Amino acid sequence: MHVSHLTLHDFRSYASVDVELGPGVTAFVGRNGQGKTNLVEAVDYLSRLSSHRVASDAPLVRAGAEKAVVRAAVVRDGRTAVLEVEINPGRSNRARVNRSPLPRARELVGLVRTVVFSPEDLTLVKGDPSDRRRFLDDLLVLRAPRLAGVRSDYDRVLKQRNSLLKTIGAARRGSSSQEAALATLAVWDENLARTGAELLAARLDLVERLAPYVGKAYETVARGAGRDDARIAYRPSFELGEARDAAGLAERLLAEVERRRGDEIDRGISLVGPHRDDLLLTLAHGGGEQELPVKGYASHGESWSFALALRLASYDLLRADGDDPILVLDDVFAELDAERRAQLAELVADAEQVLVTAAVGADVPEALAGARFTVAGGEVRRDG
Ligand SMILES: Nc1ncnc2c1ncn2[C@@H]1O[C@H](COP(=O)(O)OP(=O)(O)OP(=O)(O)O)[C@@H](O)[C@H]1O
Repeated sequence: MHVSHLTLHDFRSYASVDVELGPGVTAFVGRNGQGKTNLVEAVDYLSRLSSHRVASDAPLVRAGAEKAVVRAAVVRDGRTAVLEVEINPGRSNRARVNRSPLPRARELVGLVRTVVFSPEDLTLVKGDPSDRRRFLDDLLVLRAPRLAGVRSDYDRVLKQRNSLLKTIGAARRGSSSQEAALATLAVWDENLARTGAELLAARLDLVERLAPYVGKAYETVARGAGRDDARIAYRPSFELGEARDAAGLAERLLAEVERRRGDEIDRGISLVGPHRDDLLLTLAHGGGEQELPVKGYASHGESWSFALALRLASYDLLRADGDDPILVLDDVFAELDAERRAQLAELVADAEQVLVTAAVGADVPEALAGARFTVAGGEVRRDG
């Protein structure tokens, strides 16, 4: 798939901008702070309804404006659809496809798929477990958009359950209000187990599918590495036993929640479930004899290679699903040495569409020659 036309209104620094795009490589080049990333961030937002740079929508709307609009014509298998999202911070976003409103903006997710490489990717390796959970869940939802509903149901259940746990902890022991809250808690335990198990089953399946691609991608980007050196493993917050399907996992999760009830009430938070899990990243050394976690042990270069490998693996997996996602390389070349630059360029050069941003045109490897735009002073002009 590729975006053939992008229009922004009051998105980030742009009051209004229109850009014609084609398949192949397009590079946006310009000095720092001119709005290059804002353009590719808009395409990524359409894909996931969230940004790779900020957690909330407010910064996406131009300062002083009330709402932002991102519209893109997306060509897939020769057919064009016009996707549009109106970003209304603090209120519901609205989405349209070919001018027809969707019942919920969420239904837009997955209609355009992006894989973004950016300097922020280092947080996948060095950041908190929440960064890695977000990585998994974003990929899950791109592959199976219905899981966006499961993900938001789980977040809602978790919030309600945590507030109930706090109420129970604050109530007088044995009081009628505490008894009533405990009875309600049983309902939220079931909800947590049901939605949590569905999310967990999907993550376990994803990690199993992604793992071979991570090994292969790491071998390609890291000098001298072997195919099995980079490994990923899902680390759940409780003992799964033999369970792998949603029903079996729900049973296990419910049993664990009941076992930890006292702790949860004391601390006023839910202590087990997919919100406490992590994706463990390890590197094998010395021909596989020693395996060390990447976080806290790997060098800066190894960490970068692992982050790149996670993104490349996502790209390969989405491609194996039969759909060529749009690749976004946001400011990554300045971070990489010449050899890694060339390797990355070679790996992505045959993607249907690659959008690149760079402050210095010379940083874009020759293998990625294509259309070039200069971004300056709020304008996006095609060179040549
Ligand atoms: N909501 C907003 N309203 C107005 N301006 C904004 C908003 N959000 C960001 N900007 C401006 O957009 C500019 C940053 O744009 P962008 O991140 O696209 O830069 P860039 O060209 O990619 O730069 P670099 O090469 O440094 O990464 C900054 O000047 C910032 O102040």
